[in-house]
Amino acid sequence: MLPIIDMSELETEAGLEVLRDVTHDVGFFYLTGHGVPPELVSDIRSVARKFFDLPDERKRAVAMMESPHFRGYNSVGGELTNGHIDWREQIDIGPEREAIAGAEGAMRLQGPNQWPADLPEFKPTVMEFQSKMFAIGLALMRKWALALGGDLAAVDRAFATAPEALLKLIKYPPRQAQSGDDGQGVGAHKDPGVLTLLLLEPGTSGLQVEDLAGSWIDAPPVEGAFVVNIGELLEVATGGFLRATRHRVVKSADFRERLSIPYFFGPALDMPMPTFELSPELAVQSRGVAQDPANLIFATYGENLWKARVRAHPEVFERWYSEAAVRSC
Ligand SMILES: O=C(O)CCC(=O)C(=O)O
Ligand SMILES: [Fe+2]
Repeated sequence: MLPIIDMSELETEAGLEVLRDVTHDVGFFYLTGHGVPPELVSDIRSVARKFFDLPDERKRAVAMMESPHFRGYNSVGGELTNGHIDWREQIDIGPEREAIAGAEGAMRLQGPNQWPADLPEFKPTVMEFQSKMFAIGLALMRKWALALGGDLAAVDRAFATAPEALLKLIKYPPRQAQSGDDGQGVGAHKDPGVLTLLLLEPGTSGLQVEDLAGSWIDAPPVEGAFVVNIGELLEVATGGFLRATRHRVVKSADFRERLSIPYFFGPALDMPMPTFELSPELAVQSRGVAQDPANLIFATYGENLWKARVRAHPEVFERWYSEAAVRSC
């Protein structure tokens, strides 16, 4: 069982030490006492369900393929992890901003969302949820700054201007072996951002987290809690002291439908992550940043996010940014 931390515990030195140790060892925990009203949690689930219940053509009207900013809907088969299909459908929503004319590289991720028509409660509910998630993300970052001797002001500066977080509403349909569903809900991966807040649905299963020994442990939903995990950039920012842990969603043979809502918290796209100067005592416990030639980690949040977006949605990249696409505009 992953540890549970209540936000109120982080008011004390002892609580900060727990946060530090848990995210050094496991990289995952359940957060309670976060202050998100239960009504908002039920509203976001309800708009997600309403969206997924729309007829296919209405969902396809906001397909990610139509967005040069990698925003919008993907039906099952529209996303790859480790080169294999993730058997889930989802809509990706970022901050609502104007696109940057002539943007290069990661700055192309900034732009408007695609909002489903005729679901008037969708946009305001999503935006309210995003702003709550942002506040929790920033509050946690400040707690890590306190727990690790980082610079609070630098953390505040990094997230003050144009932070580019990503919210996903995800539905994992029941497993259907005849359609080729091999049980990969989402393949094993580390999140490319800073930290992730994940809302699971009570009574469902599938999330697994890799422990230090390389075994997969189940992370079932805990009533009223968000799952929190470290992303690659927070591992980099702490010289590997905090751990970006691999995780995956596996559908068992009797898996039933499951809704999940991850929020990937991050700074501005062109912002290098502030680094945390660890005390010598903590620095010796650092494992260094995991090096994987198949998964390079970039210094700015935007570059790292861009890598992950292009890898997960190669057709969107092809359509908007391949040489052929660029030549034709
Ligand atoms: O759906 C889940 O439980 C996890 C999703 C996830 O890890 C991701 O989308 O990065
Ligand atoms: Fe993830």
